[in-house]
Amino acid sequence: MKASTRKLILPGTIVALIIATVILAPVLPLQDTRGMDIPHRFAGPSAAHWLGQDEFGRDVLSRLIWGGRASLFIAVGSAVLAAIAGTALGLLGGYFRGAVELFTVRAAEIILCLPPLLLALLVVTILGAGTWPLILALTILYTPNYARVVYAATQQVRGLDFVTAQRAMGTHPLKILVRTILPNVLPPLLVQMSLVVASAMVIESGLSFLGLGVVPPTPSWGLMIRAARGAMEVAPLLLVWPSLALAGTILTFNLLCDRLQSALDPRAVTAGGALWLRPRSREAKKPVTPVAAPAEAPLLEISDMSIAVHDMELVRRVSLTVRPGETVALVGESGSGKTLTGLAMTGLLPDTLRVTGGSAVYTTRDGTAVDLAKLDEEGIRKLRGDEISMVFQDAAASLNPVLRIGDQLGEAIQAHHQISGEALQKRILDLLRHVGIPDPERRHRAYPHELSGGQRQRAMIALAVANNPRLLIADEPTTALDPTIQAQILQLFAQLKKDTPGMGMIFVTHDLAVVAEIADRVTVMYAGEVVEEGPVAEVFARPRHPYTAALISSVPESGAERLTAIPGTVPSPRNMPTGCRFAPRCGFATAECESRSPKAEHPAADRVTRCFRWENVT
Ligand SMILES: Nc1ncnc2c1ncn2[C@@H]1O[C@H](COP(=O)(O)OP(=O)(O)OP(=O)(O)O)[C@@H](O)[C@H]1O
Repeated sequence: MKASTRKLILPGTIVALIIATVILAPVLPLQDTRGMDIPHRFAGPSAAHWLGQDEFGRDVLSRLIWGGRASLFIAVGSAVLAAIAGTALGLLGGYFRGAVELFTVRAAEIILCLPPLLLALLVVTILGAGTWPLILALTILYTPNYARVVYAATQQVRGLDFVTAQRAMGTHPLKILVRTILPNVLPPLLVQMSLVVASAMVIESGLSFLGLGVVPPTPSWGLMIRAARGAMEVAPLLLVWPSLALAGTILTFNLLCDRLQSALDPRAVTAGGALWLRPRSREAKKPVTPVAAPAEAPLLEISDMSIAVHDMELVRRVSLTVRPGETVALVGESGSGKTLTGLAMTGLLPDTLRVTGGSAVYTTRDGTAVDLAKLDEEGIRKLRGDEISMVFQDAAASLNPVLRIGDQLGEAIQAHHQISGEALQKRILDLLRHVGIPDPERRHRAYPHELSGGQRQRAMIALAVANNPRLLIADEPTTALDPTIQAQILQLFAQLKKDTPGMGMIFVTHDLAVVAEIADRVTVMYAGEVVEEGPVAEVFARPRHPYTAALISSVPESGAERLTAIPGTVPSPRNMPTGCRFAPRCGFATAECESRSPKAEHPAADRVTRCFRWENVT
């Protein structure tokens, strides 16, 4: 069972129990909710009356259950009706825009101008107190909330390529709305639902409390709170039961909808919800006791590290070593696991992903060895941005759009060093100058959108090197740039390497020309595995894995006689071949390759290949 589905069990069971109890109220052996017993008014809990008796001697437990039936019926009923109406309005307004938007979403928004309780009071006063007028009032009240959420989500989804593609294919708008857009707007809808149920229960209780909701003697939680308030000093417990029931039910509904959202949204990277409700995977890890690293220890030694999402392995038994001052290029086609390997080193893997095996031993500045795969959140946070830094591909998305570049740099430095005022300002300007941003005295006040693509990437590199990291992980830092800027950024990396002799670098790329220019060693990944490793010059001159050889001959500048494309595609993690993962695309593959997974072989002292037939590869 998926982890996100498992998390539904607890809140789902509690909500199911609550609903079953209130639905089964007529058949449960409950006492009469109206049966008075004046001599025993305000009596405490007893064997006959588990939660005691109220101001008329009526049984509190049965009134609580019947009261819940009324409250939940009103809250859930109005939430569902409002969801149907609001979703329809939001979908139509968001998809068709123009006049349709005016008569749907905008018209519904007029309701938002009125204070909610006053509006509910108005409807109830016109229609009279009772369950159905209350449901109608709450439905009118909450419809615009849904309409706005669905409208915003529809607008967002409407502009995405897959919707445009469907429109281009001539699909009927109604079909696009129901089949494509609705499932995509469902997660925010569910969150809204949980908020509305909670809010409707509070308003229902409030109106019943004011005598405008459920009509006595029918019990409701609002009425019970109102009655108990008068007798608070004599029987405080009478106030506790309905309040507890109200708070508990609202919280459980919120939790269920929150988790339902995570389970339904395949894009959800976190379990969502308030921080205290989230799984605390990393936080739950025990702090790692640092041990002294052996002399001559590499900066980073990843051994047999695997990464999985639920029970599907995405990265399998990856090993990689970075020595001080060395640049290791991580290459491979899209989806080979390069980014995940880099993210695991900074503890930035999406919450649904886990390092499931192996180790990544990093030697810190003070000579201790820590396993990054086992470090708790606090431990990794101390290293991140200080000892280990990351440069991402898309600087525009990775820089904070509402903070000036200089302020972002200041924050990055202050996260690890106590420095402020002029000293900080000087450091910021030096950094900007160092990464080649012209006129830093003026440019440090610029927002990211005011910089060119190349300058933004330079600013991002400045952020990464702000605290002189010892390990820099660059994830395709030049892919989004045009070729001239790419060359400049590569030069900047080469310069940084020269200026910081001990700094190790992992350079993720799929461009072999970049590898030749920047790296000392290269690690080739394919379908989540390392297939070849060695010094760049040697690997390029004599690849020992058919995949590396194929990659090299698919590069125009490689000097290959003929440019060849690698046939086929990378297998999906769900459908990995049983033997060698490259076998289905490999011209050297034999029956053995298809049945057995090759082990790491060492064609030379510092070379590794995962191929049975490496001797035949030229
Ligand atoms: N959050 C996630 N949930 C599930 N699978 C994921 C997640 N992130 C990545 N993957 C899968 O893990 C595999 C490796 O992804 P990764 O991003 O590391 O590849 P990559 O080599 O960096 O590719 P690219 O060059 O396109 O960035 C891919 O099959 C990808 O679909």
